[in-house]
Amino acid sequence: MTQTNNNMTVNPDLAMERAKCNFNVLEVTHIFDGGERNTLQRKKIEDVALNSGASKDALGEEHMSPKEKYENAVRKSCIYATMMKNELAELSGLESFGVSSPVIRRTADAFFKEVSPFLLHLGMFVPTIMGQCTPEQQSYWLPRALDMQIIGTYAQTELGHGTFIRGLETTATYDPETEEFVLHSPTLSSYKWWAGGLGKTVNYCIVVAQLYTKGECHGTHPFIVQIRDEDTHVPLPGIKVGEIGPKMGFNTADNGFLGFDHYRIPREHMLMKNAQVLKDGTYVKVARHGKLTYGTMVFVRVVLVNEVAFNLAKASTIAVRYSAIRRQSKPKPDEVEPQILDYVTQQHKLFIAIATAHALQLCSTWLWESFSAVLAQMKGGNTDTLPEFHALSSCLKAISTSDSAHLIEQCRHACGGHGYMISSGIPNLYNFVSATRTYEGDYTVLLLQTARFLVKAYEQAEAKKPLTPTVSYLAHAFSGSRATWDNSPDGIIRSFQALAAGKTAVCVTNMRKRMRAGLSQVDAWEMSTIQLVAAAEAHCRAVIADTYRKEIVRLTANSSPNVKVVMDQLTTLYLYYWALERTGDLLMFTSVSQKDLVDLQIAYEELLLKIRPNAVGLVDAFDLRDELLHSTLGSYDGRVYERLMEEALKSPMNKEPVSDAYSKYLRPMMKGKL
Ligand SMILES: CCCCCCCC/C=C\CCCCC/C=C/C(=O)SCCNC(=O)CCNC(=O)[C@H](O)C(C)(C)COP(=O)(O)OP(=O)(O)OC[C@H]1O[C@@H](n2cnc3c(N)ncnc32)[C@H](O)[C@@H]1OP(=O)(O)O
Ligand SMILES: Cc1cc2nc3c(=O)[nH]c(=O)nc-3n(C[C@H](O)[C@H](O)[C@H](O)COP(=O)(O)OP(=O)(O)OC[C@H]3O[C@@H](n4cnc5c(N)ncnc54)[C@H](O)[C@@H]3O)c2cc1C
Repeated sequence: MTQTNNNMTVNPDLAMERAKCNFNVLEVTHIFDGGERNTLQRKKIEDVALNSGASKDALGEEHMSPKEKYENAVRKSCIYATMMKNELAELSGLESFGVSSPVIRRTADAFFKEVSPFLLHLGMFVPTIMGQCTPEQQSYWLPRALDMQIIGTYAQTELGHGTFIRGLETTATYDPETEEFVLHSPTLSSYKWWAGGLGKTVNYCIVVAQLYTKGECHGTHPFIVQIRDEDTHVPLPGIKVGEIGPKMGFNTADNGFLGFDHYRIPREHMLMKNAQVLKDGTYVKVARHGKLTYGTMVFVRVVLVNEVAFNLAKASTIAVRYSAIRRQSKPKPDEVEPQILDYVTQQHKLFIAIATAHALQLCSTWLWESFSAVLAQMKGGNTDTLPEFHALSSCLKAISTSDSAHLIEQCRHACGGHGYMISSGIPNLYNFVSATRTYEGDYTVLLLQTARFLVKAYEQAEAKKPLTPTVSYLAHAFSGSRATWDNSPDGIIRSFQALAAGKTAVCVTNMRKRMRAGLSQVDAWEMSTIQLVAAAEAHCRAVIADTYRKEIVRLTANSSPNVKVVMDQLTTLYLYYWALERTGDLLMFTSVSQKDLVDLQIAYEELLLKIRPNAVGLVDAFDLRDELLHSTLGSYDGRVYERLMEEALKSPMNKEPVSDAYSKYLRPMMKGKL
C-alpha cells in the first residue's frame, strides 16, 4: 500500500495512475470552477458544510424504512438549511441564501443520497415568487420563503395532465363579492400529482389553475396557496393532501397529491406580474409574451443542464477510479491480469462520459449566461429573444438529461456486478437523472418544441430572411450540394450542422408533400414527428459540439501546454464519437466516404490510447469529495474491496447468525412440516 502526503492509504494502482498523469490536475479544476478564486471559495464552503460530519447518517439510508428515510431527510434538510442561513450564506457571497449558487446545491448532495424534501422549495417555489410576483407581492412572500418561515412547492401537474398545461382542470374562479378566488378540483384527474415536498413537508404551494372571471376562462395562471396550518401543520379545511407512494427514485422527496373542495384564497394570492384580476373581476394582461407564466420551467430547464453534468461527473469518477483498481482476465498468459481500464472497450465506455460531463458543464455556463441576457432584455420589455431561447433550453434540457442518464447507466455497466450495489453510488445517480429526462418537460415533447422553431427558421432561411445566431447555419442549407467532409474539429462541427439542416429540410419537404396529398397541417406535422425529433436532436448536438469546442479553446488560451493537449484530446474525442455514432446520417448529408469513416474509427481508437494515462487525473480534476460521491467503488483512496465488505457488514440481515425466516418457513418446509 502506498502512502500519500496526508497519510491516507491509497490503493497502489490508483497511486500509480496519479503518478503517471502528465497534466496539472488543479489547473483543470480551476477551468471548470470558473477560475482559481471560485475553486478556493467552493472548497471553503465544502469544508464548513462537511467537515463537521453533520451530513453523515448513523445507519445507511438504504437500510431505513420509507418513513425513517423521509424523517432523516427532513432532519438533514433542516440542518443544511440552517447552515445556509448562517455560515454558508456569507461564504457563498449571497446576500441571502437562495437558488443561484451551484456550489451550495452541490454541497447539499453530501447530505442526501436521494433528494432533499426542500428541493422544490428552493428549486421552484422561491424562483416562481421571484419571477411571477409583482414587487409588492415579492416583498411580502420572498423574505418569509428565504428565511424558511414558510416552505413551498410547485403544484402544476395533475393526475390527468402533465405535458399539456393548457389541459389542466383545476379551476380558480374569482368571486368579486368576497374578493377571493375559489379553487376547486372538479374531477379525479384534476388532482394535483407529483409536486415534491407536497406529501408531508410543505405548508404552501404554487398552484397552477385555469382562471375564470366574469364567466370567462383566461387560461392557466399561478396562485400562492396555503395548504397547512402554519403552527400545527394540519391540512386546512377544503384541502385533501397526501403522499403518492414509492417511486423508482426521489423516495425522500415526499411527492404528493392535492385536491381542493371550493377552497378560498384572497385575490392578492394570484401571482400578478404577468396578468391581473382587479377587485371588480376585470382581467388585465400585463405581459407582452403569452408564455411568460412558463418562466419557472424555463429556469429549471437551464439549471438541469448543470445538474446532470455534475451527476455524470460523479458517475464517471466512480467508474474510472474503479476501473483503475479492478483487474480482470489474462489476455497475455505471462503477464499479470490487466487493470480493466486498459481494455479499449472500457475506455470507449468511459472517456465519452468524461468528455460529455465537460461538454455539458461548459454548455450549462454558456446557457446560463444566455438566459441572463434574455432576462435582462425582457426587463426592458423586449421578448424578441425568448422563442430562440425556449427552443435552445428545451433541446439542451432534453439531450443533456437523456445523454447523462444513458452514460451513467454505461458507467454502471463498466463497473460490472459491483456497480449494481447501492453502495457503489451509481444506482441512486441513475434513478435521479433518469427522472430528469421526464420532469420539467418530457424528452420528446421538448424536442418537438425545438423542431417548431427549426422549421420556422428553415422557412425564414428559404425566404432569405435574417436568422437568429443558433440557427444561422441553416442559411447554407440551400447550396444544392452536400457539405464537404473534413475531419478537423471545425470540419466535423460543420458536418453536424449540415446534418441538422438536412434533416430539417427533409421534414419540411415531407410535410409539404403530405399536405399536397390532402393531409391537414396538424396531421402532416404528426406524421413527420419521428424525423422532427431527429432534426431537433441533430441541431442540439451541433450546438453542444460548437459550444464545447469554442469554450475549451477560449478557456485554455493561457493554460499550460499539457492541459491544452488533454483538453483538446477530449473535445476531439467527443466529436469523433458522435460522428461515428451518426455515420448513416453523415453519408446522407455530407461528402464523407467509406474510407473517411474507416480512418475516423482508427483515429478514435488511437485517441482513446492517448487519453488513457490521464484518465484518473481527469476525474480527479472534477474534485469531488468522497462525501459527495457516496461510493464504495469511487472513493479517492480506491479501498474498494475493504469498503464493500464494511458496507455488507452493516446490513441488518447480518445482525443475527440465523434469520427468523429459518424457523418460520425454511425449516418447516425442509422437514416436510409446512
Ligand atoms: C438544498 C437544495 C438546493 C436547491 C437548489 C435548486 C436546484 C434546482 C434543481 C432542480 C430542481 C428541479 C426539481 C424539479 C422537479 C420537477 C418539477 C416539474 O416537473 S414541474 C412541471 C413541469 N412541467 C412541464 O415542464 C410541462 C411541459 N409542457 C410544456 O412546457 C408546455 O405545455 C408545452 C409542451 C411547451 C406546450 O405548451 P402550449 O400547449 O401552451 O404551447 P404550444 O401551443 O405548444 O405552443 C405555443 C407557442 O408557445 C411557445 N412556447 C411554449 N412554451 C414556451 C416557453 N416556456 N417559453 C416561450 N415560448 C414557449 C411554443 O414554442 C409555441 O410557439 P410558436 O411555435 O407558436 O411560435
Ligand atoms: C420525479 C418527478 C418529480 C416531479 N415533480 C413535479 C413537481 O414538483 N411539480 C409538478 O408540477 N410536476 C412534477 N412532476 C411531473 C412532471 O413534470 C411530468 O411527469 C412531466 O412533465 C411529463 O408529463 P406527463 O407525466 O403528463 O407525461 P405524458 O405527457 O403523459 O407523457 C407520456 C408519453 O407521451 C408522450 N407524449 C405526450 N404528449 C406528446 C405529444 N404532444 N407528442 C408526442 N408525444 C407526446 C411523451 O413523450 C411520453 O412518452 C414530476 C415528475 C417526476 C417523475
